[in-house]
Amino acid sequence: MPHVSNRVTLIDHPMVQHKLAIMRSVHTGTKQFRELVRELALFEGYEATRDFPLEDIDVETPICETVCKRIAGRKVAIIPILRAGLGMVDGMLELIPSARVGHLGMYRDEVTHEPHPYYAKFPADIDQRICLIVDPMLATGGSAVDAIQSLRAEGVRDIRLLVLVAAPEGIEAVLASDPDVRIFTCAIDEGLNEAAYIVPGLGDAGDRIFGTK
Ligand SMILES: O=P(O)(O)OC[C@H]1O[C@H](OP(=O)(O)OP(=O)(O)O)[C@H](O)[C@@H]1O
Ligand SMILES: O=c1cc[nH]c(=O)[nH]1
Ligand SMILES: [Mg+2]
Repeated sequence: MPHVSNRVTLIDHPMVQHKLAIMRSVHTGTKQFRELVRELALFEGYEATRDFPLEDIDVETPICETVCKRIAGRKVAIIPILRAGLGMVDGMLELIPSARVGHLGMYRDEVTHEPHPYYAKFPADIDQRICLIVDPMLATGGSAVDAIQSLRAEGVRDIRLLVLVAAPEGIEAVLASDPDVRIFTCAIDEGLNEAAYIVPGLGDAGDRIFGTK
């Protein structure tokens, strides 16, 4: 798995690239787009949890007693940035069924491209949890930076940002805003257009997931 840097991981598995190509197509409809967001979130979650520590556990198989491994007590919170991040939650919960879910409502001003937070609700013990922020798109980075700052203000130490498509501008902004956050992405695109949409991107992820345009 290519590490673009020690804080940026590009998940370029063939299955991921194949599914992402279908998502990018303007001819892909809402139902299939939503299914692909869920599937890619699961794959991405798999890579973003690769370093979780293990501990020994005794297991009795039908044949004998043996020692196996289990995740060593990591508590996780999945933090979708509304709306589009909601599309990644089910895939993440398939992977980590015991995870808690915190919500961050935010929309981008169409003219200034600044994020406008409108809702936040976190698990009570959020500061004890590894927080996996999920949002399909990292464009200017404004929304992700705001989300990371909200979690730092709650005392969260381990924050990982999981996006499907990232612009180089957004990656730079996130890395510059926080010394520790790690980014996982399935693609690093060329850049942003004048409306701050990712090029080539996949359009407005929220509208495509929920069929609102
Ligand atoms: O990196 P940025 O420049 O901040 O842009 C990315 C943000 O924009 C989109 O949300 P949008 O504002 O369209 O809201 P929505 O999910 O409700 O559609 C996207 O899902 C990210 O949250
Ligand atoms: O390309 C983009 C940029 C921001 N938000 C999206 O949904 N897509
Ligand atoms: Mg949107």
